[in-house]
Amino acid sequence: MAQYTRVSGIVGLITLQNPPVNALSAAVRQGIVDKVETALSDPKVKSVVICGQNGIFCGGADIKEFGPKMSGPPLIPMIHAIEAANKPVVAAIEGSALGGGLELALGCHYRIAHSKARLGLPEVTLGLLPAAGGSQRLPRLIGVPAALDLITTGRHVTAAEALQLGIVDQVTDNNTVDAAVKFALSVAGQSLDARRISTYPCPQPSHLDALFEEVMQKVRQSARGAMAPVACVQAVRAAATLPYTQGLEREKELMATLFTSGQARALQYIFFAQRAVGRWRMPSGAGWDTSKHRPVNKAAVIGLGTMGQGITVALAQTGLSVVAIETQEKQLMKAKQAVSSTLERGAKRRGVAPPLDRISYSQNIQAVADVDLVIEAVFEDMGLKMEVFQQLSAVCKPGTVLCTNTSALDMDQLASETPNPELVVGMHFFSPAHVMKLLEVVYGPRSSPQAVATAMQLGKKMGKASVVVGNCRGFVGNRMLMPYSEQAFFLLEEGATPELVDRALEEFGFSMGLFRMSDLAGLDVGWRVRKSAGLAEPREASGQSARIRKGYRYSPIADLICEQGRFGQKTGSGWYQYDKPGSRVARSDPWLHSFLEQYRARHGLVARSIDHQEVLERCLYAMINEGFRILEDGIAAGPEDIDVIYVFGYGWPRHRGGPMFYASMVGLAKVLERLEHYHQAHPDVPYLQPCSLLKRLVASGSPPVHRWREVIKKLHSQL
Ligand SMILES: CCCCCCC/C=C/C(=O)SCCNC(=O)CCNC(=O)[C@H](O)C(C)(C)COP(=O)(O)OP(=O)(O)OC[C@H]1O[C@@H](n2cnc3c(N)ncnc32)[C@H](O)[C@@H]1OP(=O)(O)O
Repeated sequence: MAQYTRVSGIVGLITLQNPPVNALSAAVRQGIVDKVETALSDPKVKSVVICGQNGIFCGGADIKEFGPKMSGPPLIPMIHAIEAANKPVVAAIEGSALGGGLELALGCHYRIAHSKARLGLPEVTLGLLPAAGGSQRLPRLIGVPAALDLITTGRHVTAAEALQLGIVDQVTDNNTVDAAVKFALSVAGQSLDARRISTYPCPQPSHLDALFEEVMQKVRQSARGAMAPVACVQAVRAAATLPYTQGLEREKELMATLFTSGQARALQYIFFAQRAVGRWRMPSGAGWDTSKHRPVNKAAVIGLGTMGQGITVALAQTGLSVVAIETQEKQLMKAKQAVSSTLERGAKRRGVAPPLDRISYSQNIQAVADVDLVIEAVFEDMGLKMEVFQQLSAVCKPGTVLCTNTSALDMDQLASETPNPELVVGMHFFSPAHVMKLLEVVYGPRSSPQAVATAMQLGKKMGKASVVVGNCRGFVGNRMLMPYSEQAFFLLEEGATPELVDRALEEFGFSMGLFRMSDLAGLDVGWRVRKSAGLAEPREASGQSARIRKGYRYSPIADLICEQGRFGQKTGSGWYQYDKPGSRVARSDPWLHSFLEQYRARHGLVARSIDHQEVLERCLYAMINEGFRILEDGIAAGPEDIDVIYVFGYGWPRHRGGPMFYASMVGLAKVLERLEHYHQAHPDVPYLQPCSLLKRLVASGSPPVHRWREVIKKLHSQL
């Protein structure tokens, strides 16, 4: 909807009204069309201002209304009518002007922004392009290179940058609508010939072809199979090479392909999934709407290894006071230096002062006495962690939330050793903790909703995609990694190479294949976990028995690689070889290939040819199957939680929407059929045995992903 009033006698003020972000729903578009007509036909009105209610101009087209049948007036003619108006139209931009919202503003003759406003064309992040004329108007207004940057990345710019780029005409610190009305009064009656952006010639950069070639190459490389960034470049190229109306036709064609693509659906699903996981709920029924968080102004980090350092940086960058504890003096000094230089580099990039004085370092755990929350990040050893938690319980003020960053240990066992288990939760960060967006907030049976709410609120403040999960081995992310990597090891036994597996996964869109990722993370991490689970014990190196553990098929390949001291990048070799320890360029390793041949010969295995499809089906479907088990067990509340975890923490290609969404796109019946097929071929691999939730979903007609929760709820109520 849109409201219309007349202000200062001669200015028609149109206010978009669609909380919370004034998205351009059918009703809002109809409102704009009607009110613009009212303003233009009123002889008393000499100029018009368009603004949004509640401090936000417009969050763009209403994504919830996207679908095959869309009603209401279309955006393009609506914006053209505004641009063609014979009275000046001024956009008063507060809060955000994004996507269709900015495109609407670009159709206005002038744009006034509040200094805190953010502007952008983020359609690419939703698998689309600015198809309400934005891809044609923006390059005409600010030039091709700047428009390419904004449109292909979808990044939001501040009002100051928008002014510098020429997107807005004025920035104000005061009331934006008042400033826009004043401006509208000052331009009433003036010629608008030079204010209609669609009539501008597109500035022609030198070496146009070379520029587009270079940008296209860069975009294709980073898009990892995503279509929208490529279409965005093509649309801007149309703006640079075709008259406006033809460019608009091209924009429409490109949009038509994107709009109905599975990629756009996946990206829009992830947009809403990211918001849905914030509405967390525990099995008790307590959740985001019933649990009040405790304020956290001062936090402590215990243990300053790589994780502890990253967490310290992330907390300080969020504006908290941090007490950083490390008992080893040498490590403390090393960590202090590393944290300071990371903070300095980050501050330099953002043009602000490094928040070094927010951190106090100590070797003494007594220094945490007055903090509101502690994050323990010591070595993964249950005895050591229990000792730390006991000390914390004695030192901390009452009510301090105690978090563990463990990735592999049972946080409930840890909680049971503290006098106040309700204050204990897991905060599972991903390395490097100041960079990675994912945070798993882990609750145990005794964690209080308030402790969970506090960790979630802190995660939000830190800008993390925070997901509440139950306690089990590996939580959600690492638990699903087990079948994924197990299948990859089996594929090596059967004839694949790390290069083949990685190529299949990278072509699928993963930022890194499993083996390259494992070299980066360090092979010793998984080795330690397998050893503690009693799997990676030294065995007779040949014969069937070496490949069976606890009665099931097991591949000791990764353990044998570790026994050679090959821990990945840090040691200069792992699944690949590197020029030197710490080097990042993975090269194919003849040693590894001959090791695999000898291994197969020793175990009587005959290598066969394996194609990309088998790699994807076995690795991904085994992982998805485990995802269904996680839902069945109630460890994750819904498929959205799993998908957010995989997109933000494990390099899953965003344009494929996460593993559970991907399964729904492939078709649950097909996933089930392929799992049954592989399980028949490998009956000694439990991860390939289709789980009952998957079977149940298929039996109930494979409902769309947003309806799985109903089936899960029914399943839980029957248990
Ligand atoms: C062929 C016909 C189509 C032609 C299309 C022409 C081309 C135009 C395309 C577009 O405009 S696509 C949309 C582009 N806009 C965006 O990508 C912006 C998305 N929104 C945001 O980035 C943020 O929401 C915000 C505006 C910066 C506000 O952030 P904040 O943190 O304050 O709130 P959120 O929690 O993110 O959102 C609150 C609430 O609003 C819902 N929402 C936000 N934007 C939209 C939208 N564009 N459409 C529908 N709903 C939107 C969001 O989902 C939240 O609701 P819940 O999910 O929590 O219920």
